[in-house]
Amino acid sequence: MRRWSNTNRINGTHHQHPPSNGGNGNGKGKPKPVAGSMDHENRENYEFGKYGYGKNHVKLLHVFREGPLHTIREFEVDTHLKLTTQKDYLDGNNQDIIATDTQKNTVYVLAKKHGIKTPEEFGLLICSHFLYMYRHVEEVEVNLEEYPWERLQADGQEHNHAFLFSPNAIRFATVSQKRNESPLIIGGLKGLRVLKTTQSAFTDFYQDGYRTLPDDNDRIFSTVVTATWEFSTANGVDFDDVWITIKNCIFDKFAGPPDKGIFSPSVQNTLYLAEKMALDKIPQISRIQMQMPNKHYLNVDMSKFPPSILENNENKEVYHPIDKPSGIIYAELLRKNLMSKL
Ligand SMILES: O=c1[nH]c(=O)c2[nH]c(=O)[nH]c2[nH]1
Repeated sequence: MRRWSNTNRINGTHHQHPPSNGGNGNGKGKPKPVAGSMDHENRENYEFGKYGYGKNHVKLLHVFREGPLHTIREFEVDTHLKLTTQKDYLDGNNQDIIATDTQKNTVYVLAKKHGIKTPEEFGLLICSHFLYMYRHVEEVEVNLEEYPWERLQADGQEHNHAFLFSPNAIRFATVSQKRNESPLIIGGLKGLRVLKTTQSAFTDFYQDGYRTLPDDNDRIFSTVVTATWEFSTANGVDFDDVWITIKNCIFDKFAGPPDKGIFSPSVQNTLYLAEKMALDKIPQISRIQMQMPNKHYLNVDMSKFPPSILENNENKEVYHPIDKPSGIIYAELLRKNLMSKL
């Protein structure tokens, strides 16, 4: 998710050449080649589209130690900055560049100084740090992906300092902030793979000469859910609780109660019901988007096997998992601005 799509007029129409020392003002090192005159000709005819730079995949484990009880969070963090000037691109002048190595160091220093409570709050901290420290930073975007560690259970008891990698779903967040604007906070979940063996049908869909798929009143339903949601506020939000609540909304509308389940007439309907439940339950999110690829499991046709091979060739046991193609169903559900209708 990148928001920097607006174009940016190239500053200055004068044909300037970088100083022969390369523009960093220290006069050291070999003289850099002067850009050819063609490099600056006609540059007012062009403007930048999306641009920015940063460090990707800064790996970080944070250990919070309260006596014998330790709590961990492990992340990969991307930091991206957009500067107010473009002289780095245009002129080869590096004076304004906060090196990607410096950005990496910043992630570690902020984690050491302030700790990490949630990915969203750590992202907010990184954004405000860069905007506060450097006047020439126009926009910051931070992507965080969390490693799914869970506290180990030993003899039914939670372990003080041992953890189990449990990749049921991957949590991620994107926090971005433009100078003088409030931050945009997106929470997310991906890789949540689920399957149910009944309580799913797909019938009565559009009939024409191109349709060959028969109605199916009882099929396998499997998907790998991706969800992203936008917060309308950060005030008083328990970001961990929101993530767990949204995961549980997906479980509720996909699986239903353990004994009877919940009927799904289509992936579309299940997806919508999960999104609606999330908006109903969490007032601090303004919109939610989900993707549910339909991971097909096709019934293997056993009808051609003679009774000498198969006494009962009606098959509800053996299915063929199909990797590709897969259906893809997605939708974003937003709160309507009811006030504007009054
Ligand atoms: O739940 C479904 N939605 C569809 O749009 C679709 N299309 C299809 O072939 N199978 C399914 N299943």
